[in-house]
Amino acid sequence: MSTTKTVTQSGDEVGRLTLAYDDAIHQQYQYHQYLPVYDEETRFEPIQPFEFKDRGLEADKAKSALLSSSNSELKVSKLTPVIGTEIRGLQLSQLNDTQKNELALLIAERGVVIFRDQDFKDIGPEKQKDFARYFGPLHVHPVGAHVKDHLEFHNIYLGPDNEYRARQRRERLTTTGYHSDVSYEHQPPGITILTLLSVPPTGGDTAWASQTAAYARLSQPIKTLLEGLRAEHSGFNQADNARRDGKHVRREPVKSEHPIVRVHPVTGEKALFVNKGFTKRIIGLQHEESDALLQLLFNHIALGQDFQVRVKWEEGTVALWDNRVTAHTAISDFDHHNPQEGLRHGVRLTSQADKPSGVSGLESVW
Ligand SMILES: O=C(O)CCC(=O)C(=O)O
Ligand SMILES: [Fe+2]
Repeated sequence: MSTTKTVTQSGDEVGRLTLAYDDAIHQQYQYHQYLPVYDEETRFEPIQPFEFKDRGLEADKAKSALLSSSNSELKVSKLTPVIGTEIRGLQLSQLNDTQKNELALLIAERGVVIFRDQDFKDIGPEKQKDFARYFGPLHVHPVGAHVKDHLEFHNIYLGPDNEYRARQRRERLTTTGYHSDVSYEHQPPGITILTLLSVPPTGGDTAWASQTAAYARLSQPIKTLLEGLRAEHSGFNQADNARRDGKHVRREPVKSEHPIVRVHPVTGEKALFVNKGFTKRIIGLQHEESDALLQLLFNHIALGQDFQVRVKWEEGTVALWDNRVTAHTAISDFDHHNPQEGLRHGVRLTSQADKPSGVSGLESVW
């Protein structure tokens, strides 16, 4: 452990930072500057409401700029019929605004888009943030580790010293857990970008489930019931767990009541907007009713392999997903205590999006 002082982009001084890794292991690491840092003092004000216009609304439906046939290198393939598209032969770092608008639409339609062989991790943190910010204001995680001088990066780190995952391994049958990132926020994330900087030789895949397909599979009576209901999403457990682990909570947790069936502002498609990570109860139901319905939905989302995609990371892979219409889980299946099995390390940039809208004008409240 070592500590340092740093200053944010806005010039504010950030408190004492703890580098959450063992220097001896990482001294030679190429992406040393991205290693997880915990800010131990800074406090953030609540997130204020903001106007949001989805970039996908400006896109040409044919996506002829992004998927131009004149690019002979381009290879686009559907990873499954329902969710996930893989793209090779196109650099995210070189997309113009027209292409980015079309990409926003593609991500909304396909749930997750996997770009291979990217130079994205080497263009530097500022350019990566500029790219992500195009889609919406960047979220700063209230409790997670970030990157020194770049609070907007949420650090994903699975090395020998990850005590959180080690505890999960000890206490649970599986570490998989489908969730939609920070869905408790009043304007939760839309397009979200995960770049792995270090990939273990085998294992450490990520899986996504289509919440659009999960909704579509339900029977009409259940759809009709859910369309009229909101559910509470809470950040309080996450904050309590962070405090328990001795971490600093930078922004006080919030709760929101979001429509259970969310309508995507670009595609108009309906998606289930509940997840095991953060959804606590259905408003207006008795406890047992709420528990039973949520359990039904969480099991449905986790078990539906026919609307999920599991992605193997490669050197240079960047995953972009829409947190409004998908749920995802890390798959921590390698022994991260054994340095021979490799280090899994990545950074996530998370753009915030619309206040969720439901069916027939049902809106989020908080
Ligand atoms: O590490 C992963 O595969 C996914 C982690 C995660 O949940 C996220 O980046 O939001
Ligand atoms: Fe996540």
